[in-house]
Amino acid sequence: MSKLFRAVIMGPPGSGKGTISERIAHSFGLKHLSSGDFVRENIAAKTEAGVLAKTYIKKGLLVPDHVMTRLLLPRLEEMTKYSWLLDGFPRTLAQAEALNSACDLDVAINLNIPLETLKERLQHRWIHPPSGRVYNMCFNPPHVQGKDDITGEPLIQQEDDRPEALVARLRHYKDVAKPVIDFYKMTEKAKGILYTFSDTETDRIWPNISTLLSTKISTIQSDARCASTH
Ligand SMILES: Nc1ncnc2c1ncn2[C@@H]1O[C@H](COP(=O)(O)OP(=O)(O)OP(=O)(O)O)[C@@H](O)[C@H]1O
Ligand SMILES: Nc1nc2c(ncn2[C@@H]2O[C@H](COP(=O)(O)OP(=O)(O)O)[C@@H](O)[C@H]2O)c(=O)[nH]1
Repeated sequence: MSKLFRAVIMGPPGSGKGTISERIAHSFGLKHLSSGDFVRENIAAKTEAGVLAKTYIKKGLLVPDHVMTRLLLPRLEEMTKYSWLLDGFPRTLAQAEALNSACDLDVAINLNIPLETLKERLQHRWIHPPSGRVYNMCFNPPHVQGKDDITGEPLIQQEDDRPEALVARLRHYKDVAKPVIDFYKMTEKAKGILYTFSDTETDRIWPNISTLLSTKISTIQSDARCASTH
């Protein structure tokens, strides 16, 4: 019998959440749920939450917690049969508390990447907005310069990935993320789930995350087997 596995991945813009989430989803068969993708889908579908979210994103702001939880928690309820990895949520303490009430997490991955590395990476980040696919002109360039690999459509650079916007964005990230990290350290239900990875290269962090998840997933599954035989 296999028990479901639930994880979140946190880190500043450019820390590699999307890149690492793809690797986790591919290696461990978890569903990769991206809060940014949910927001973009809701904007495209013009749902009530999507229309509201758009007004904040346009101003370069985070979507307010009540809109974000209204958009995301029902999607998690549809996922009760699946193991998943949530990327981009929670971003604030209120979101962490809402998620904590809605489900039990097994692991919270926290990426701690130096500021200079983030600046360097985001300067070279290009995205395909309709799909959320992300490229980096040095690390994972597209097959054809400036074009999405799957659709051939043009890639763009986000305004807020530019160096001028970045410092303020990273400062803001630190302010809102600190209480989330503390929450995972202190809250009884979440004790022991937080793992922080610090490095400048995704390829050096990845083996450690992979080992952690292999160990956690096999422990959870053998606990479930023991429980089912007792
Ligand atoms: N958990 C969240 N809380 C509030 N707003 C969110 C959340 N997740 C996404 N958003 C909104 O959607 C936008 C797009 O999110 P997404 O995670 O794709 O990109 P991002 O902010 O550029 O992050 P990153 O650079 O870390 O990948 C965000 O800028 C923010 O306005
Ligand atoms: N040079 C370099 N770029 C990386 C590395 N890991 C990820 N990237 C790129 O850095 C950018 C940010 O990564 P992304 O996964 O989008 O981070 P997120 O904002 O946390 O989701 C993307 O363009 C990635 O392709 C790395 O180890 N080295």
